[in-house]
Parts: sequence; structure tokens; C-alpha cells
Amino acid sequence: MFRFLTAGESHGPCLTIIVEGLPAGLEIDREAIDRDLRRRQGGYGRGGRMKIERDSVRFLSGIRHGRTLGSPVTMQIENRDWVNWQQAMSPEPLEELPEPVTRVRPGHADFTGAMKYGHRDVRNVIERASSRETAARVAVGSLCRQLLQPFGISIHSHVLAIADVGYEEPRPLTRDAYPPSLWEQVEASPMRCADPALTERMIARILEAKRAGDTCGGVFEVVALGVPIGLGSYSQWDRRLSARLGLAMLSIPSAKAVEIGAGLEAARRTGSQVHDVLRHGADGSWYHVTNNAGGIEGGITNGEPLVVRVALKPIPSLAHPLPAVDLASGENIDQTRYERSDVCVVPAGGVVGEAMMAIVLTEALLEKYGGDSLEEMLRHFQASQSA
Ligand SMILES: Cc1cc2nc3c(=O)[nH]c(=O)nc-3n(C[C@H](O)[C@H](O)[C@H](O)COP(=O)(O)O)c2cc1C
Ligand SMILES: C=C(O[C@@H]1CC(C(=O)O)=C[C@@H](OP(=O)(O)O)[C@H]1O)C(=O)O
Repeated sequence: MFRFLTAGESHGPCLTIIVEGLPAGLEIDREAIDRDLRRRQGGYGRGGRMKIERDSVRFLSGIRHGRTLGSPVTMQIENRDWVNWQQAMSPEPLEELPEPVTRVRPGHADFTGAMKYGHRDVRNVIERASSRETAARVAVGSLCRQLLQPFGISIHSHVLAIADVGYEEPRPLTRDAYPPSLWEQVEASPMRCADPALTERMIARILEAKRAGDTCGGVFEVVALGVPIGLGSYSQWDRRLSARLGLAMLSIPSAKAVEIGAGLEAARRTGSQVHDVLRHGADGSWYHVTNNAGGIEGGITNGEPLVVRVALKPIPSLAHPLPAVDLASGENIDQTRYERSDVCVVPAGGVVGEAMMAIVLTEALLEKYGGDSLEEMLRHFQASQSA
């Protein structure tokens, strides 16, 4: 069974991650994990915190001489900002407590977290509700990507829209719509968008929001290529791969909607305009003429690109803050607090989406081709491909 836990406060000393269930003998490239961590830190619209952090992973268990042992992998990511918070975040009791945060920001976990856990200092909520935690998930996803690679699976993401600025028409979803050159253009764009003119318009939209003291959301798409037929199942509700992807993507802070394949657009069309005709190639291969299903039929992968889109709401911390309530006094106030914040995180969200896709596919791959070592898994995989 594959599982992981993350721990750590945003301004505590570090994030800690324990991953269990990776097979033994998998070669691990630590620098590739660090590259993914840095991709998550980037994108136009990030705030001051990302200038402080330089995320990098340290292994504490489960890997020896560059290969997994089959035992739990422990990873740590340092919070460089911790040095500025040692007193405020001290685990020891303090004689003099820091000024509590009592003004709640609409749209963040401030109000709900304080009510649920009975915190009078909203700092106790912010620290773990913060999306700092998504760095830990990207490290896990990056390990998973390294397991998926020998099975021919690669995962990418790109940004389709920022606020009201985006591709005018739905993009095709078939294999040839995702050539390697597309991803090269995406990685070169500060918005993680392959279209240079659209990149400029997205940046202008973020700047406009920033100047107004406001923030923007948007839509990113995650694509897995080379996924074999047969991952997931219709046999129980929670084994459907579509359902698992929905849960995984909606767990990303700010994610408010998920679409698979043609998504909402499929609901507007008729059956003959939606369903993907299956063909059998002369070489014995299977392919679909279109990919409105986004690579999943009946909760099972069908061999086409797995395509998932995620809509992120705008960041809740506004430089021109919204009205709120001071929890200490119960007073309605005109403006809640503002420290520093990102203005737009859709490109970073896409990198987190890649990690969640890698995690879901790892679980599904282990279920189908399970093994205690990579070699054993590959034997099961190869046997099923030649059957
Ligand atoms: C990568 C990333 C960075 C984020 N940065 C901020 C931020 O700087 N300020 C902020 O208020 N919210 C930020 N958010 C959004 C909040 O974490 C999120 O809105 C909050 O946890 C409440 O969860 P919900 O929006 O899903 O209800 C970020 C989200 C992501 C994915
Ligand atoms: C630290 C990260 O994102 C943070 C997510 C976040 C939030 O409220 O979710 C608030 C900000 O933190 P701070 O208050 O320290 O500026 C972001 O920088 C990160 O992505 O690594």
C-alpha cells in the first residue's frame, strides 16, 4: 500500500514527509526533486516569501546509495524564513506571547479554523492551512514521477487561463495535441503557458489586479502521457480513477472545480458530439479518434492522454483588504489585516497538480502491477503488455 503524511508549519523549522510503499531498487535523482520544488516556487505573481525560500530536499531514511530500500522514505524541506520566526513559532512556553492575530481574512481558513479548533490566535490556523504544505506534496509527487518513468508515463501541466484571460476555444485533447515542443514552450514561459502572446496578456492581467490591491485565480491543465490501459476500476465508487483524481485535485488549496476531458463542455453537447470512437490500428494498437473522455472510461484509463483541468479561486489575502470581524472584540471592521502575499499562483498550482496526478497514478500502478521491488513490478507490467 502506498501512502504518505506531511507535517510542518509554514514558519516552523521545516516540512517533514514520510512516504511508504515505494518499491525497493528505484533509482532516485535528488536534483530532479529539487527542480520540481523550484518549478513550484516560480511563476509570475508569486510574493515576497518565495524570494526567501530555496526549497531543496534532504533524505533522512529509506534511500541508500541512490536507491530506495523498500522502507519508509523520510524527507525534509527547510523553511529558510524560520530564522525570522523562532520566537513567534517557538515550541517552548514563552513568558511574553507575540501579539495574536485576531482579524480573519475572508476566503482563507482563518474563521473556520479558529472556530473549529477554538484558537484565539489565528496564527495557530494560518501556519498549517498555508499552502507552504504543497511543497511537501511536490517532493512526494517527484518521487512518484521517478517510479512512473520506467513505465513510460510522463506528467506535465500548463496554464489555460488567468481570471478572464485565456484560450478562446477549447484545446484538442488527443495524443498529437501534446508534442514535446509544447512542454518546452510551457517551461520557458513565466506563466507556464505555451502561447507567448497569451503569456503577455496573462501577466498584464495579474499586474492590473496587483495595482488594484487585488488577486487573480485561473485554470491549469494537468496531462499524463503514456498511461497504460487498465488503471483504476468501475467495481467500487472509490476505485474509479476519475473520482480519485477529483479528490486529489480538489485537495489543492484554492481549487474550486475539476474537469476531466471535455468536462463541462460535454454536458452542453449531444452524445454523438462527445463519445470517442475507438479504432484498432494495423499494428494491433488501440486508439480513439477524439479524447473527450480525457483518457478515462468507466473509471479506467483507456490509453489516451489523461487530461484534468483545475480552476483555482483568487488568493484570499488582498493588499486592499476586505471587511471582516475582529474575533477578539467581535467588532465588524472595515478592513482585515494584510502582511505579504502572492497575487496569483496558478502556474505553481499546476506543478502541485502534476504531483497529485503522479501520486494517484502511483497508487493505481502499484495496485495493478504491484511488487516489492521495481524489477518485480516491471516483470508484471511487461507480462501484461505482451499478453
Ligand atoms: C501555491 C499556493 C500559494 C498560495 N499562496 C497564498 C498566499 O500567499 N496568500 C493567501 O492568502 N493564500 C494563498 N494561497 C491560497 C490559500 O492557501 C487557500 O486559499 C487557503 O488555504 C484556503 O483554502 P481554500 O481556498 O481551498 O478554501 C495559496 C495557494 C497555493 C496553491
Ligand atoms: C510559503 C508558501 O506559500 C505561502 C502560502 C500562503 C497561504 O496562505 O497559503 C501564504 C504565503 O506565506 P507567507 O505568509 O509566509 O508569505 C505564501 O508565501 C509556499 O508556497 O511555499
